[in-house]
Amino acid sequence: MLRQAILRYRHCDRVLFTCTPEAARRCRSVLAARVSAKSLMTLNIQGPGADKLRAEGCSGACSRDTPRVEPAELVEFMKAIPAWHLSADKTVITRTFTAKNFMAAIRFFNKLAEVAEAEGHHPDIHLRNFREVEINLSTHVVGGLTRPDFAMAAKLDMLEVEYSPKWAKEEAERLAAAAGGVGGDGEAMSVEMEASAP
Ligand SMILES: C[C@H](O)[C@H](O)[C@H]1CNC2=NC(N)=NC(=O)C2=N1
Repeated sequence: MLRQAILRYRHCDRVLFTCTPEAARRCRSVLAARVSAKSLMTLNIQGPGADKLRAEGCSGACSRDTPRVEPAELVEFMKAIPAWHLSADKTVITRTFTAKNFMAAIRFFNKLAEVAEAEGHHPDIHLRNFREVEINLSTHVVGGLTRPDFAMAAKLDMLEVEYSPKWAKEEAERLAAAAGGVGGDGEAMSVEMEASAP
């Protein structure tokens, strides 16, 4: 299955290159060279199926009879949101990142709040050491994960974030490696890059 990791570095919305897994491994050094520590980057990461989850939305989701996601579905849904991690007890999904600074984190939280309020589905949000962001999603009324949690995660992954450039560079390399690993059997893999102006 074609696995797509889409890393967006905003720079005139230009795709710098797409590559095969083999080329991805070779081009990582090119990527590292292109991404100077000083450049301000936004990183939107979407896996296969993220669009479909996002289109579903969360409206009217949080009621006692909202079904929990089945284990087989969990595997598929997690592929759609590669920046998120599933808790050991499979009741929560979590995303963490380092923002550029305190106000960048607060600007992200304000964008998140608009989406959550509009959808009527609310993540737990944490900010530590003034710029380390943690977002947890679970459907409290059922005490576990439902489709709206994944829809919300896919929606939040579309929000532009002013990341710590160091953190974003490391995350981009981690994801390119992970995507390259999955596509390692020669499957075509598309990694879209748009470099961001400082
Ligand atoms: C009445 C209101 O829609 C419910 O309390 C919603 C609000 N937002 C929610 N958000 C989350 N994550 N889980 C819920 O169970 C939930 N319930």
